[in-house]
Formats: sequence, structure tokens, C-alpha cells
Amino acid sequence: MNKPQIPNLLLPAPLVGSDAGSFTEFTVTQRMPDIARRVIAENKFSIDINQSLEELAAELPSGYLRTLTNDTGADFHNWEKYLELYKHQHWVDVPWFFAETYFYRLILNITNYFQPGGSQCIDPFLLQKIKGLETSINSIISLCTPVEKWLIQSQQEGKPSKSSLITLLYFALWGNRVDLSLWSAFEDDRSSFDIQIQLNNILIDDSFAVTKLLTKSQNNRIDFVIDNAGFELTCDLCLVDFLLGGGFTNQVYLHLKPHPTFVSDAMVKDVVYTKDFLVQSSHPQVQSLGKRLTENLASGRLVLAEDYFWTSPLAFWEMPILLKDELAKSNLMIVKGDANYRRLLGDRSWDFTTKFADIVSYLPAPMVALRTLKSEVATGLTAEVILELANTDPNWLTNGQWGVIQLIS
Ligand SMILES: O=P(O)(O)OC[C@@]1(O)O[C@H](CO)[C@@H](O)[C@@H]1O
Repeated sequence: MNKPQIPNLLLPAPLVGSDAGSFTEFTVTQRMPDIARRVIAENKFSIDINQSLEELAAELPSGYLRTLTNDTGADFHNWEKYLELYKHQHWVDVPWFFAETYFYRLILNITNYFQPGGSQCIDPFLLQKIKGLETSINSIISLCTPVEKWLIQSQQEGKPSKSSLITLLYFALWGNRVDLSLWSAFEDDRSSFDIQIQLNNILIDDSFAVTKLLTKSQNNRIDFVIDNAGFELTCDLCLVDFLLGGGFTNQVYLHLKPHPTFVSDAMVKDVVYTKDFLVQSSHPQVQSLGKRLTENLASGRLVLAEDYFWTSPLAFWEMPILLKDELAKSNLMIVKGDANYRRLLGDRSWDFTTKFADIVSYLPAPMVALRTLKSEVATGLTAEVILELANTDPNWLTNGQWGVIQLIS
């Protein structure tokens, strides 16, 4: 593992589930057991598998991390190394991000995801991902309609439209509110929102600086670290479509998960499924988006990549050198979502006024984070804003109602 390039800052403690009364504790002791039980309810695994999933759910609040049997997964030996630090510890005592990432990897171990047999390569969260896409069709239509208009406008004017790009950045940001690890697609449709109203809920908005970065020079490549499948992925694909068609860049790489994790995190197969869903739509603008994505994939302007780093428990500053060298070719990294934001910070309890750039100084390219707050980490805020938020919305850190667009150029 290459030496992490962390700035000369004292690293605060990682978030842990034993933090009484925290959202982290609630996640490890209640949400994660519920997610394991939802896997049982939403799949047709064998009695033995369901029993083991139930045992996993039951052990989380007060039990110890179980070992990982060799399920022939490509990341098995890496996980043996990661586990060295934490084996025989309680789930609530290990760093939260490690606990969550390992929890999802254990679900695949239990369901024999990597092994030949009846449940090989079965995505335990597929039903949620499909439902999340289908229930947001009206929001997808209302987004695809203007995208085509903005594309035609940009092409007619011969210059990329910054205002349209900013609007699509906002859609990509708020698409992150729809996170199936928090809200089941069966409960409510969180994809419908009014962009103008949501403007007040953006705590840090570097969107204009992002458009300046993208229009100041001809860009060859943008690297998009994708988060959730479903409506969020559709918002991201609209942004990708506009970045490519609107003349902001020649190529976009989507960095995707190599196996199911965090319930709704997107894999290559989920991008292909979404593209096909759009192509098969009866709505003309939705269908056109699907066709443009198909053309961009065929031409190599849109590339789908996966790497086991994205499903590892490592902080972003522990990124393998090969991946780091690959990302160094990028003009801009777009990092989506709350879990990736947590990884940028090592999922540690930094003071919320710490400058984002003072922590995230190790990436090989300019980076913009698009994140709705769903966990108790934050940076770059003023003491006044923090006080006002605490007074107006006590759950501002975790309810997904607030967002940031934070650029490190
Ligand atoms: O990366 P996303 O999908 O935006 O959010 C994922 C996540 O932050 O949401 C949950 C609630 O905080 C956490 O358990 C998990 O880490």
C-alpha cells in the first residue's frame, strides 16, 4: 500500500459506532441490521443463507467482526490484509467506514456472490435499484426534456452554456438525496424536487468556478466517480451527456463499483441497464438521451471503468498508485455522494470549519465533490453557518436536505 500523502495535519479520530447517540451508532446498530433483513425479504436465497444473514444482522449491535472465508472474490486477499487491523473487535468499535464497507462485502460472502452456484452474481439490491429507477420516471422525463433543448442551443450558438451546466450540476447534486441505503424505493419518491427552492440548501456552491475551469481550456477528459444507481445515475448521465455534447470535454470516464455495495451503488451493469431503460422509453427526449449514451459508449467518448479500490475500506489518500496515475490524466474529477465524501476526509471527525483543500490535497487532478449531507462529517463551513443550521435543522448533517458543491482546483 503506497504511503498516504496526507497534509501535515493531525488526523482526528475516525467516526465509530460506539459514539453514543450519533447517527453512526444508529447506522451500525439499527440501519445496517435492517438492510441485511431487507436483503432476506427482497431475494429468494436459501434457508441457510437467510439464517446467516439474520445472524449477521443480530451480531452488529454488540457482536464481533466475523472472519471472511475465502469466497474466491478478487479482493479476498486484500480484505485479509484490511481485517488484520480490526479482527476480533466489536462492530461498533471499528471505524464506521470500515464497518459499513466490510458489512456489504460480508453480505456477498454469505450469499455466495463470487462462487459458482444458484446465487452467483445475484445483486442482493437489484430490486431496490430497479424500483428506484422506475418510480422516478416522471422526474427523469422532466430532466431529459430541457437537456435536449440545452444541447441544441449550445450547438447552435457554438459555445457551451455555463448556465445549463450549472443547472445539471444541481440536478446531479440533488439526485444524491435519493439514496436507497437510507430510504427504500418502496417508501417514497425522493426524486421530485424544485431546483430553485433547493438553491437555498446548498451550503457551499462552487458550481460557477467549475464551469470556469471547464471552459477556460479545451478539456480532454473528465473522470466521474459515480455513486448511486437509479435516479441519481440518470441525473449523472444527463450531466455526462451535456459535458460531451455541449463541448466541455472529449471523453468521460465513469468509475463504478466492481460488485454490489451500499445498497444502491452503481456497477457497470447498472449503467447498461439504465441506458437500455432510457432507450426503450416511449418518451422522445428520454429515448434520445439513451441513444446518445449508446453512441458515446460505442465511440469510446464514454468509458465505463471499475476498480476494487472503489469498494475497499481505504481513505482516498490510500489510493493505489496505478489508479492515481490514471486519474492524473483527468482535467476534472467529479466525486459523487456522501460515502465518497467521507472517504475524501478518511471518515474522520474534522472540525467542520477545516478548509476542504487543507485535507484533500493529495488528489492528482482538480476535483469537485457533489454531496448531500447524510453523515456527521463536514468541512469548509463557518461557525456562524454551523450555528444557524443547528438551530434551524437539528438533523442537517444526516437528513440529505443540505448539499455542497466543493471544488479543489
Ligand atoms: O454515498 P451515498 O449513497 O450518498 O450515501 C451513503 C451513506 O453515506 O449514506 C448512509 C447514511 O449516512 C451511510 O450509511 C452511507 O455511508
